[in-house]
Amino acid sequence: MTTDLTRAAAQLPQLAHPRNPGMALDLEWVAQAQANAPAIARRAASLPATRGVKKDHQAAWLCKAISLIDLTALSGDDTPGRVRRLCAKARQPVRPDLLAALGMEGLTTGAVCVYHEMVETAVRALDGSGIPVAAVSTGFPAGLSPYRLRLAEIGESVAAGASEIDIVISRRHVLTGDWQALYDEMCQMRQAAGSAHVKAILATGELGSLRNVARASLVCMMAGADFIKTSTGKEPVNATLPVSLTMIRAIRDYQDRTGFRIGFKPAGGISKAKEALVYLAMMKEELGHPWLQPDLFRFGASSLLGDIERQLDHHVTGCYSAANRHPLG
Ligand SMILES: O=C[C@H](O)COP(=O)(O)O
Repeated sequence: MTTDLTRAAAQLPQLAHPRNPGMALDLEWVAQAQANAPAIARRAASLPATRGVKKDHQAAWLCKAISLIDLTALSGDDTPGRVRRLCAKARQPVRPDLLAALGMEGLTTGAVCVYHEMVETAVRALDGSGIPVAAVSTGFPAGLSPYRLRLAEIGESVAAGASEIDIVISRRHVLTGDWQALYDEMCQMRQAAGSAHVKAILATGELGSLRNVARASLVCMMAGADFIKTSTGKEPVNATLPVSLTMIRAIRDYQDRTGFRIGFKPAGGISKAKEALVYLAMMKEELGHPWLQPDLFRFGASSLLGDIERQLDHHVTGCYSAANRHPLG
């Protein structure tokens, strides 16, 4: 990557863009959507090998990655205390002396992502920081609770202070090709969220094929999704590069035809700094600079921050610290 890209990486401002209003379901467009799996696999395989950045450039890109993390706690044993510690980490993601050495004081994560029950605790803990709270909703992770309860859950999370709602789609609508049902569900979920932004979790590891991923991505965008997200983190296979390429090419297609920009959130299993760098290079090359800002790109990750902090520690001090010195992220 060039110095020019590294300068872009160090910038933190959010870009404003009009919210996706959605459109009528276009079944012809959905039917045309394909995914050339061998070509996607070749492109995915070429990304890690060719996109290395080193030294200061790498540190700048890693700071950029931190600003794009939805710092996540989604465990059955989450407690208010753990969520408060997570929020403290979101406010101060890296040791102050390291941030000072990097000239990155004030850096925070993109958001904190929790279950509904923890929204109020997170909102209180982040008060004044400007860091949004995202709630996973609609019967996360399977999305199989009664439909009216799933819609009500969105409203409850918004009322509790969540400004972003990560909904799970009904995988069966994709697996049975019932695009109308998926579209209607997504429209109603978007409506239930009101002004809160909606990330549609496709749970791609359960959709059977990349073609289904491409089609489900399009339908969710047509129905007004603000972001499309790969996974809950609970499927057997979560974020992968081929699935991500399929989704971001659907995003490009949607922008070409409608003019609206949709965000992308790979989530689940992204835990290493070097993986984050590959994702950022992919976003830059496939969609361009606007998708390196938190309004259009997030990592859904519970342990990525710890590895990034460790790499930054090494960059500044020359020594690797033990992973257990970077808990909660
Ligand atoms: O949405 C976020 C994911 O659940 C996080 O998954 P992870 O714990 O594998 O990083």
